[in-house]
Amino acid sequence: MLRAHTVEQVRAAEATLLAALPEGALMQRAAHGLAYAVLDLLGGGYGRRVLLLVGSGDNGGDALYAGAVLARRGAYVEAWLLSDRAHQDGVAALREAGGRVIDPPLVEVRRAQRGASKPRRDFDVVVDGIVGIGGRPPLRPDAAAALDAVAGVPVVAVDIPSGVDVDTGELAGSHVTADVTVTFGTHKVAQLVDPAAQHSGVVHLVDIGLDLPEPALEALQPADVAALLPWPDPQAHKYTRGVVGVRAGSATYPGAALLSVAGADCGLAGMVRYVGDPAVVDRVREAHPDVVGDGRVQAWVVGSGSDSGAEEALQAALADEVPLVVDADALEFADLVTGLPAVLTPHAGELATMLGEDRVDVEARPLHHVRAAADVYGTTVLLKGRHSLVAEPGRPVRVTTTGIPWLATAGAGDVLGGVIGALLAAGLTPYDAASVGSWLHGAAATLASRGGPIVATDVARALPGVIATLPA
Ligand SMILES: NC(=O)C1=CN([C@@H]2O[C@H](COP(=O)(O)OP(=O)(O)OC[C@H]3O[C@@H](n4cnc5c(N)ncnc54)[C@H](OP(=O)(O)O)[C@@H]3O)[C@@H](O)[C@H]2O)[C@@H](O)CC1
Ligand SMILES: Nc1ncnc2c1ncn2[C@@H]1O[C@H](COP(=O)(O)OP(=O)(O)O)[C@@H](O)[C@H]1O
Ligand SMILES: [K+]
Repeated sequence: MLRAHTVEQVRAAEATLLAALPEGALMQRAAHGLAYAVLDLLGGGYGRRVLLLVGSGDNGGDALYAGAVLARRGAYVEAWLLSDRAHQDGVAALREAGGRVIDPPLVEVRRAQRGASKPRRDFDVVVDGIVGIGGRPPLRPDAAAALDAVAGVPVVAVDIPSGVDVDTGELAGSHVTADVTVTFGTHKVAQLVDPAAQHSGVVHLVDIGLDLPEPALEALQPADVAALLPWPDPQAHKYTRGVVGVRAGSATYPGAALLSVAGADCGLAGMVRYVGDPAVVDRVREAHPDVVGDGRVQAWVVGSGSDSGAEEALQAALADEVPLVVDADALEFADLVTGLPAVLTPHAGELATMLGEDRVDVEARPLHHVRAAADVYGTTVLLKGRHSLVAEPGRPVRVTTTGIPWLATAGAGDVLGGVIGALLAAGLTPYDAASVGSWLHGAAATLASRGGPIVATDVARALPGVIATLPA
């Protein structure tokens, strides 16, 4: 499991460790991890040109000590101190290793001489040590101006891209966009949650020995998915594996029925039932001969393309008192499932309507809003997007890191609802079904795409292939 903790949790764990270690040991661990990540990116140290942007806190200290390691490896290292209170021992260590602290910074002087809006690539890499977990967004104007001066140079962020809100992933003005983020002890929320996650680049975790509590956020990895997946046991028959029912689609939107069923029929449940408009039933049976009609189920999927029949479909499903996936048109009636075992699957626009918020605000603060929705409805909420979020009261939010932009295609959400329904029917909790389903759905998109475009049916077809690649 990949885990992310809050600043408060990191600070508490750090305090315990600091008390047990010699002074400076923790920063040395961080700085060496950072230096080796930079060496890895640059393919070595000798002859490379490194600019450190150094703020007033320990984040700048990490950058300075890493700069000293790089200077000893033969790199030209220059520090741009953005505060007159930069880490003094770090500055001394950099100087001793042959690094330079220049005021005003050379890069600024050259830029002024050229009068150019496009700075020359004087450096191979910028190390962003402006602020770490002690920063408050947005970046101050002097820090923002320093970033402008080095625009175009690859950036390695120290711990966090400076200027993003560490615990929420929200943006509030000027911030760093990193190519690589080297983080310490644990992941931070902003590295996984959008919009900030889009500015973290590749995230490299350096273990510094922190002992941490239950995280604020977690991301399933292939081994976690494999452990949660309902592998059929040798004595299984179709009913022991669970039956999923789909009440989706309508005469107006028959495709939604086909796609929901395609997701549900990925093989994770023992049987799929479909209930709907008779003309749609015929089309579903033609495409999926294994799908049967109404009867007992262990979970229902309701709402994709249900149109004006959504409330009736939801009421009918509720009568069976089994876990539900509530999607699309049925989300309007989500208050009917308050406190029940269910997965609500809105995208940002649908969640905005449910909460009476603005879509733009939901996109700017997805973590805040998905948590709010889970509290309001007292159940599991999956907010779909680039990095989908699964929230349930009292549990870490799970973030999906599989998937590709090609997955933003009509009907992909219908397939997802079906997959989650199959997992519910197989006995997973709503929380696990939503997060495992979302992970598989993203991975199936990647597998189907091979770099090119896909449509929703491709995602459904690729699901068994993804499952086959999971570690046993
Ligand atoms: N925790 C751990 O386990 C370990 C932590 N380590 C490292 O320590 C880092 C945390 O260091 P930290 O606490 O000194 O805070 P940090 O983020 O460097 O600076 C905060 C200072 O910046 C300023 N400032 C604030 N907002 C600003 C803005 N918008 N724009 C510009 N400046 C702004 C403000 O100071 P001011 O200028 O207002 O006096 C504030 O006090 C952590 O991220 C990691 O890298 C590792 O070494 C070892 C293990
Ligand atoms: N930029 C993106 N990158 C990766 N996945 C995305 C992106 N945008 C949307 N998705 C995924 O695509 C699916 C779209 O679902 P949805 O919005 O319900 O569409 P539809 O209603 O057409 O089925 C969701 O699973 C969502 O997480
Ligand atoms: K930083």
